[in-house]
Amino acid sequence: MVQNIVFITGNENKLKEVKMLLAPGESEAPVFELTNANIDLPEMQSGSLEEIARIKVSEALKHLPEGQAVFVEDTALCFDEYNGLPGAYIKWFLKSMGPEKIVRMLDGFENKGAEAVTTVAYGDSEGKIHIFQGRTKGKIVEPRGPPTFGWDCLFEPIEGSGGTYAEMEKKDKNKISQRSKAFAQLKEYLYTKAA
Ligand SMILES: O=c1nc[nH]c2c1ncn2[C@H]1C[C@H](O)[C@@H](COP(=O)(O)OP(=O)(O)OP(=O)(O)O)O1
Ligand SMILES: [Mg+2]
Repeated sequence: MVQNIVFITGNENKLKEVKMLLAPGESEAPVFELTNANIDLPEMQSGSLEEIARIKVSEALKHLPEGQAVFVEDTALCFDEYNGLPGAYIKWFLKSMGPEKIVRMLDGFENKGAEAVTTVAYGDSEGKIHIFQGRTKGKIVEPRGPPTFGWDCLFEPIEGSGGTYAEMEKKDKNKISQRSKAFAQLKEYLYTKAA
């Protein structure tokens, strides 16, 4: 039976990537179908990325009929020099300062190292919560590439071929991104659970 799972997000770019990442492989029979709901969930802030995701999905479960499987994700951008900040607060930094000024935060520091982290919280049909996390290391650079998606233009992953996320094709970002690593785990979980 194909299970319906709702992804709650208001972010179109995330949705696009996640749809690609969770698509069944050529030889895989689909075990779930994905739908999207854009519910503006309160996002508790915390130093713990797991806790943020866990509370975000608990809020989501309150809006849904019992037995409905759901997931959310929260994505953080952590500067080495700032011991992990802005982290989950990156959303609010982007909103008020824009990407240019975020780069300026590291002026005067040699260490431009950063880590992108996506934390997925999946609430299963019994209301149990499962957490998956993916991390990709890189550095903060002067914005390059189209400013289409959040901080993509200022993050240059180490594993890539030297471009920022914004300069990469979606399929190439999806090979190395923190989101792809987190969702590979969710996908694996959903497929093995169904087996
Ligand atoms: O791969 C990414 N590349 C660049 N920027 C990104 C990425 N992924 C999230 N972002 C941005 C969106 C938001 O400014 C912040 C995360 O905040 P976050 O709460 O997870 O996203 P959101 O509020 O836009 O969507 P949601 O409705 O799923 O909570 O970083
Ligand atoms: Mg959000």
